[in-house]
Amino acid sequence: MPVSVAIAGASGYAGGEVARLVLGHPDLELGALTAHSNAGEPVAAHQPHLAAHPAIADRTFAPTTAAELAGHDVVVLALPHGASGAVAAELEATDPGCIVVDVGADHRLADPQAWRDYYGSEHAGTWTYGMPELLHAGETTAQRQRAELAATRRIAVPGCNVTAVTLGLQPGIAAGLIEVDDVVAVLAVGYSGAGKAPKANLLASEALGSLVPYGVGGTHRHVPEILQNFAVTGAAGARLSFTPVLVPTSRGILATTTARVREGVTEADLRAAWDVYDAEPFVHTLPAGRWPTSGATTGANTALVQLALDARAGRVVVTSALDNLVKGTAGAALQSLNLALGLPETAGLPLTGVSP
Ligand SMILES: NC(=O)C1=CN([C@@H]2O[C@H](COP(=O)(O)OP(=O)(O)OC[C@H]3O[C@@H](n4cnc5c(N)ncnc54)[C@H](OP(=O)(O)O)[C@@H]3O)[C@@H](O)[C@H]2O)C=CC1
Ligand SMILES: CC(=O)N[C@@H](CCC(=O)OP(=O)(O)O)C(=O)O
Repeated sequence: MPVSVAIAGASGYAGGEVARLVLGHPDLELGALTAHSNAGEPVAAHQPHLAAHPAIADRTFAPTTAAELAGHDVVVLALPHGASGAVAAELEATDPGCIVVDVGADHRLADPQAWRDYYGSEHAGTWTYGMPELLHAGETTAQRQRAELAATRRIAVPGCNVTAVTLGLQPGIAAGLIEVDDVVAVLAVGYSGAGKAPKANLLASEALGSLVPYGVGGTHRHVPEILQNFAVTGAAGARLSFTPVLVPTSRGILATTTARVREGVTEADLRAAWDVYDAEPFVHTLPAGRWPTSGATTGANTALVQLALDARAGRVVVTSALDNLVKGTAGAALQSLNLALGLPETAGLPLTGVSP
């Protein structure tokens, strides 16, 4: 029997990408597709890239209510920040047995004060973090997070920028090769990360020819989430300067993260640490001399990583690239869901992308 998956927020970018991956997954089938202002509208009108699929062709969006979402094996919440908590609580009351995967931020942070500081509302709770590759302190391969995901029914999928920076730097933290009191991350990010809803800094006429910084000065809400991940890997009390820059592309993130290396650390030491990803199906440290591009990940559930020792600066420079809607959201959601369902972790997930 296929596993039924309902998607709340299926009219959005993240929900649409979850739907695309569910349609290509051998063990899953699409259940309810819900929306907010577009409830009652044809799915094909809002997700035209899915319209040719027979499971989509004649469907309309249902309203996002617990009654519509209950009765499925899995519910994926792809809602704006702050909207998941109430729906999740209603589901807990009406259908406690289903697996719920939240691709929004509501259940990611463990510290309620950090949530209030950065999101300005009440904390909804903390769920199992949906990053299978997250290294826990003392680990040489990522097993603990996988074990936690295999035992859970509630998954909080990481932020896309968070995934890029965490996967980029964590091998150096795990191996004890870097200082974490001065980590600097600058990210080039595509527009789809901001969702479909219109925003003042996202007017196409102004943005298409321009590079636009935002969330500058330590204000971006991904800062506490990245620091939380660094702490899991063994670096409590890290300091991070984080600056995203919108670039005129639809999908993709290229993060450049640098940190001071400890005295005597060589490039060979660093490369050996980043070989931790040899064991990973979706995260790859590229051969020396080849640098990741966001385009090489488009449509794939991959994250590509490369590093160099800047000996004059005494810093490691790590670049990491991913597709914000795949490894940064929907792919991570299904990878974590595969673990929770006891399916092969890689089932239904694209290893190859599209190019150019
Ligand atoms: N885009 C990305 O790359 C990533 C997104 N995420 C997260 O995924 C979630 C969805 O983002 P994204 O798809 O980009 O956003 P979109 O704006 O594209 O989609 C938002 C979805 O939520 C619905 N919605 C809007 N307002 C409400 C509300 N008040 N109550 C219930 N539903 C509502 C919309 O319905 P309708 O259109 O019918 O109004 C739509 O289906 C967010 O939490 C985002 O942070 C996480 C990682 C990456
Ligand atoms: C371009 C853009 O605005 N990108 C978003 C990334 C969205 C994301 O990762 O999702 P969460 O909001 O669920 O954390 C941002 O930087 O806030």
